[in-house]
Amino acid sequence: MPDTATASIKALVVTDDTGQRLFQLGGDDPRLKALLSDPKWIAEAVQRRIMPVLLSDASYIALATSIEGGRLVLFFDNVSETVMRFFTQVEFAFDIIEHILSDPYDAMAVIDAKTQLVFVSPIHEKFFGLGTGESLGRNVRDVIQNTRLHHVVRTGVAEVGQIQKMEGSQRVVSRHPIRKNGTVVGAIGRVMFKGPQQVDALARQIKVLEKEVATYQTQTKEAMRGETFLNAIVGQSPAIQTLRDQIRKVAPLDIPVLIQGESGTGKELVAKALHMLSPRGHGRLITVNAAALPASLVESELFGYEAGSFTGADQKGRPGKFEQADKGTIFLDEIGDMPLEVQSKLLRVLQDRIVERVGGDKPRHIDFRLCSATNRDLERFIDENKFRLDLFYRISPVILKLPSLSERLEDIPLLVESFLTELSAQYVRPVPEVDEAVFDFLRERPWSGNVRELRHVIERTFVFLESSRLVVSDFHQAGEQAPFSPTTAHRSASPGESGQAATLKTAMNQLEREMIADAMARFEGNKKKVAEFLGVSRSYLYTKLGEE
Ligand SMILES: Nc1ncnc2c1ncn2[C@@H]1O[C@H](COP(=O)(O)OP(=O)(O)OP(=O)(O)O)[C@@H](O)[C@H]1O
Repeated sequence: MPDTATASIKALVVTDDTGQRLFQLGGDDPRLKALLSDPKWIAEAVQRRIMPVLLSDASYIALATSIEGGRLVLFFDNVSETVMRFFTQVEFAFDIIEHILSDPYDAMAVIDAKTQLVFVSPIHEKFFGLGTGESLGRNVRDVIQNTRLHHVVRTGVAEVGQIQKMEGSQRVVSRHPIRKNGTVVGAIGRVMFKGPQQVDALARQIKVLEKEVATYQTQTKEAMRGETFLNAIVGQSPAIQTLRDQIRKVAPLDIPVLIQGESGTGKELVAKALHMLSPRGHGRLITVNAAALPASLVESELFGYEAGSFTGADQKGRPGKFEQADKGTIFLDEIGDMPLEVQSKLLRVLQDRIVERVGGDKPRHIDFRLCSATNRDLERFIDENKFRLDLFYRISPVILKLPSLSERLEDIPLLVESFLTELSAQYVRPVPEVDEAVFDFLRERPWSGNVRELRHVIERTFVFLESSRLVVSDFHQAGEQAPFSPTTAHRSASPGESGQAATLKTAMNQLEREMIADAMARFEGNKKKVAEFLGVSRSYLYTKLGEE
């Protein structure tokens, strides 16, 4: 028999106290008639209250009760197999039902499809200050605080083991829709009343655990975010692995870090990773190109200014770089190239952590982490009085030294693959295969511009690549020369030295073109930054770029 069957009354019989039939409706089956004329069976049915009746071709449940002067028996058919099994196998089935309905520790509320209460355990009604049966017929929302039973009737989706606040206490509840022939006809809610203190303690424990889970989730997310920035530093050479370990260790400490390395070795990538792996990762990372800071503007740039403090100043005033880096990290790039005068001003802020806007009189305390970078030999600069020793001490409690590309040639294949993947995505083209000989070719070249130059060479070659396989000749076609050719060496030699006859004008034009090309590569084509960096107007830069 299917579990979704609808039970219906099949027969009704009234007997006197001796079991003699007084009245009967339905139940013409002779086998039922035989049962109903058996006083012993009726006595047992009344005592058990619920009796299964199993016939060869049908099964029924009989509900039996004493009434004044006699007994009443109702026969239900279409009872589901589970219910039938329960009543057949459990002699005290009725007592279980009674226990479930009146359990003082595990209360129940039943609503119909119209969300009206049709049954509520006595303990539950008492809890809400109602007498037995007083809640019946009322809308569940008017009786049970924070209930969601009406919601379960609507959605047909069970909600198990949830916390519900009632009269200031938290209870564990489960809500289930009840279906008949596939249609939701009502819902039943169970509330654990046993040991409210235990439930409260459980709820408190759940809260603590929820908090812990949230903390772990955030930590994992942050660790993953941090790892993304660490992995952006491509390479598996011992030097790069050590560098990544050092970053992991140093990032969480709130101490200044000086990143030293030749141009193009990835100092900015390291600064980003340090910031993102630090507890300040949610704050801002503010980069200041210390070399490009003119002494006349340094104060307004770094410390900001108040409205109307000087001609040309912004109407509303502006926060400086330090203010912007509050709760975050300030990255002073090219710090070795900072003019001495500017160094003294910087030193004061690093000592006091207080800035005052130009034209203002309100000192502001700034909470920042300092990270600096340089490709200069600061020790030599100190000897030559180009860099202040006291500033050096302030910026360098931790020094991270980045290897040049020539010190980690084994990373070239990984770097090439990473750049090709990036470029393919950028130009929406398939990632080309790389001939092994390409790596040898690239390993034999000098890399004065380090990873930046490698990226540049790969990009130039990729742009002209026509096949799906990158081979050495593609580099020649894209203008790259064999190792140690005059063109690769020309950066370090003057035009005269390179053996070309040149006038001063052509040499200067050549130098200008190279500087622009380098800056374009360095700032990845961002013309605003390039113009700023080279100290020329954007229109001048556009003219020069147009000439090429
Ligand atoms: N280890 C590396 N993995 C992947 N890309 C790198 C790596 N090192 C450098 N790069 C890339 O090289 C270029 C230059 O890197 P970055 O600007 O960080 O160098 P830098 O040392 O700060 O140079 P500079 O001293 O000239 O400012 C960027 O495109 C950067 O993504």
